[in-house]
Amino acid sequence: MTARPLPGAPAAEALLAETAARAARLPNPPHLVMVRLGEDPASVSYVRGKDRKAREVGLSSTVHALPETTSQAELLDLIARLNADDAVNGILVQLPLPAHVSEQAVLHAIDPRKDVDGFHPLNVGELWAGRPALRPCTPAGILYLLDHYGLAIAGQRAVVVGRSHIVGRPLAALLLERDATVTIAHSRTRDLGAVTREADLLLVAVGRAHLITPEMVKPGATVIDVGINRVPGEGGGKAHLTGDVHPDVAEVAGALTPVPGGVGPMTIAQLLANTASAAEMQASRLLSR
Ligand SMILES: Nc1nc(=O)c2c([nH]1)NC[C@@H]1CN(c3ccc(C(=O)N[C@@H](CCC(=O)O)C(=O)O)cc3)C=[N+]21
Repeated sequence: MTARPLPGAPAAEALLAETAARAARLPNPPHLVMVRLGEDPASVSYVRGKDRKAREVGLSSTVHALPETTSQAELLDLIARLNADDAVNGILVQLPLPAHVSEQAVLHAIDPRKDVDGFHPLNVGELWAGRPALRPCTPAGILYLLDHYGLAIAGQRAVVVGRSHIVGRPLAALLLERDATVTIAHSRTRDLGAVTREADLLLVAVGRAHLITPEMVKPGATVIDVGINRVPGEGGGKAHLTGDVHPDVAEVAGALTPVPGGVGPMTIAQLLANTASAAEMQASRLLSR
């Protein structure tokens, strides 16, 4: 048996097309502003990818590429100006930040209505309360992908491996909202394999290459691999990306997302969908004030 592949591109294209249609209905194109500090190659490449896709779907996009040495006060000052600017609908500060800047201070400073990452504590609280709010991009993109491929969520036993604030925890909240029976496993879980083998829907966001091996997976399960691990090329060869799920899991799983080309494209598409949502909410608020 070999698992049904779940490529991100077709699902991302569908979400991008919906987003383009929503953007075209607004009086102005939704405007996303991204801020990054320093020149970490992965951050440079992710922000460039998001900027390019934003333009493709008819959004406006502005990138502030600031020096690594930018102080926290300067960054907070920029955020305050973006918060106050009605021509800015969405704000994303690329993570990770340099050690001299508090992630927490930055995430608290972003206007929750412009928080297209869904990382502000107000949006985190609304998510866990089951109320509408801007939702974190990777988790929301994963739910879109599952729906796109007609995979059931309600009533399923879902096991999320990983408890990060950007993926594991919000993913568990979204699955719960969709009536899955949710378990969160993590580095301290005893007999991880026994827990993951219970899953109809196994979602792995740990950041350890090939952590999940075939004997840890229930035959026929749907497996979502959120890992993006850079593996150095052998003998100085080219580095490549690999997931948290061992490739042999394809022999056991019913369906499996590839890495790259699985969850990554969904994250970007959902970011742009969130920017459209933020712009829609702000447009209706401006009308009523
Ligand atoms: N404020 C903030 N928001 C984020 O959403 C955020 C962030 N900071 N910091 C870093 C992580 C990571 N992230 C990815 C987005 C797309 C791909 C993606 O498109 N990946 C491609 C491959 C990309 C490659 O070749 O490196 C794929 O999986 O097919 C990956 C990772 C967003 N993040």
